Amino acid sequence: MSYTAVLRTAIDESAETKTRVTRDDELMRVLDDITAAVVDCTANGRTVFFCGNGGSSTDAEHLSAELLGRFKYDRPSMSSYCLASNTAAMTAIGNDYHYDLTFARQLAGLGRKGDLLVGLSTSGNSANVVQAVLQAAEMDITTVAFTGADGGKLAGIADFTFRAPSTETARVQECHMAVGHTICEIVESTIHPRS
Ligand SMILES: O=C(CO)[C@@H](O)[C@H](O)[C@H](O)[C@H](O)COP(=O)(O)O
Ligand SMILES: [Zn+2]
Repeated sequence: MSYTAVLRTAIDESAETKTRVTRDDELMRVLDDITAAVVDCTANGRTVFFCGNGGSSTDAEHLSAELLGRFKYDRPSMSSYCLASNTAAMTAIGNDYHYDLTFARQLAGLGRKGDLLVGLSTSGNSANVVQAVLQAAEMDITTVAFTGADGGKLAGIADFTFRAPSTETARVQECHMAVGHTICEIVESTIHPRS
């Protein structure tokens, strides 16, 4: 038995989803605006927060780590935090309050005006990501949503929404990472040009 056909289809779909982004002027304009907002936040020494559930939680963690550590080369650390990374806080807030508040309550404690929040949700409807975006808006924190093609609830409330052009969760996540990595690359080279 060969798995080649399924492998080829999935990998082709992943590549096509990313190619659809670069061919869509509106999507590229939104990405440009999002990149400028992240550069601006970081240039001002503010914090870029990330959050998401499931695979998007580790995508959030991955992108945050690129800023805190290094992307391509050695340079000063840039302030970033993944709200899905603190297991004790996640479980305590989920247990004592409500799972919907797991990210919002952490942001209420950690966030400051001028920070930026990136919420990753393929459906755009994860309640704890939605609550985090609403909390951010109350604190003058810029909000960015990475969603799937539908946009979901997040598209109606975030300052900027990047809708990956697919409705398949896995393809959307893969597209988010391609875009997220590129934004990290631009932030690194803009704020701390390679010497
Ligand atoms: O990684 C995957 C699927 O690729 C799953 O773990 C997925 O992230 C979970 O089902 C999430 O709960 C989906 O949430 P969301 O993307 O709709 O916000
Ligand atoms: Zn997954």
